[in-house]
Amino acid sequence: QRNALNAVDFSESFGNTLPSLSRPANASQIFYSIMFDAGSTGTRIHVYTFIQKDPDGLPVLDNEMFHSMKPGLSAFADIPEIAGHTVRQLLRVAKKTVPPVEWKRTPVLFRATAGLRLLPPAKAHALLEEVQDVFDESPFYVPVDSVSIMNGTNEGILAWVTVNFLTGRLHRNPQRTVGILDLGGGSTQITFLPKSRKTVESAPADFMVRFHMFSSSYELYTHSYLGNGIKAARLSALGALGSEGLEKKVFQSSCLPKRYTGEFSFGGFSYHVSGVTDGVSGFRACSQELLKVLKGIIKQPHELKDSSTFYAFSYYFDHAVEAGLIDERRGGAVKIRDFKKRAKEVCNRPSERTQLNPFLCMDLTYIVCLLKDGFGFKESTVLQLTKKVRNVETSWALGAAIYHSQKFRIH
Ligand SMILES: O=c1ccn([C@@H]2O[C@H](COP(=O)(O)OP(=O)(O)O)[C@@H](O)[C@H]2O)c(=O)[nH]1
Repeated sequence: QRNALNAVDFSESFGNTLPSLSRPANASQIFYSIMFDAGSTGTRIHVYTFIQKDPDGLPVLDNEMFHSMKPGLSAFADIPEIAGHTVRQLLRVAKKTVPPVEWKRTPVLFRATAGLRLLPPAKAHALLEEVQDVFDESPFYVPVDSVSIMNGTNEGILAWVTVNFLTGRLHRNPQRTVGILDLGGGSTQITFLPKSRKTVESAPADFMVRFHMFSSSYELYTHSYLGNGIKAARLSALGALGSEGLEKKVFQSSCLPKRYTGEFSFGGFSYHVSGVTDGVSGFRACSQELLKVLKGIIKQPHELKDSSTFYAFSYYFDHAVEAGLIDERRGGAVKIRDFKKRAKEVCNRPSERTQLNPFLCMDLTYIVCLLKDGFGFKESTVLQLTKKVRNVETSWALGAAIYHSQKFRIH
């Protein structure tokens, strides 16, 4: 049975009312866009400089200024003023980058992801209001619905737009586009353009979206799994999910070194954690623990068993660097088998690496289980691990700015 396709409504994310801009012809080519990414582990600002050569075509990205602050805003759920302070600090980057004469027509947007999705709605709302106040006081253009929580579908699609834009694939044959794998702290996204009819037909209805951009239409498979980001998975594995960092309780996992005791903080709570002193540890025990976390949650798209190209970033990248699989500056191609081999080494033979990061065994094993047993990739699948493409951060933020620029037309 054929799925009904969902058309993505980006007005939820970007608002509809935009000022009509009238600008002198020769000055009409450069425009700026400010995008805040409020993730569960940090808040980031991206200030993009675009050049619009062809009024109906894709803008050219000239420059990105990027800055980030930790922890994520959900850590301030009970003190929203600090969230406002964080955003105010980051806005300084925008003031330094965008020429004052452009401030009034440069849009400033804020999108929150898993961190705020996981908060009780009233607490998330209070944080958003605080950010809205800071924006309203700012000299920039604040569109309607400038501050909001983005839904997971848009998060996945916009990261796909970013990677395909940066690698020059957006204006070519859609069949040549690449898929993306994004692993955040709270959620994880998979997005790709299916090549096989079977993938489309067997996908859950809300995983298939039709999406229009720059006079092309794309039919994408996308989903964001909330609670399956790498930090949230740590909590599940430890059995600490839903608890608020109880004072005395120690949460244990066979993925941690046997004699390790320490603390783990996420989403504004701290947890006492330890290895299982008199129990089993190592890759086998750890993967069994993590498979329970994934069981029955992750859907397997039909065509992943064939070879297709996927770019993986965020925590996939960070942990591959930490594990010594890739060079931080260059990134590189890594097979899922390589992740598995290194996970086994780290888990079964504790070394200096595990002393530096006691969670490395858990994190690498989670990546292997998520990719192989979760999504159903083959061990021979090669992932392109990237942090930046052409010196620009790989994240949904650029896709969001590009999408928005379509509405923010310069006449
Ligand atoms: O422009 C960006 C945005 C995010 N990240 C990385 O993405 C991961 C963060 O995920 P986040 O906290 O946003 O997760 P979420 O809350 O969306 O699950 C971390 O590895 C960040 O370093 C990055 O490298 N550049």
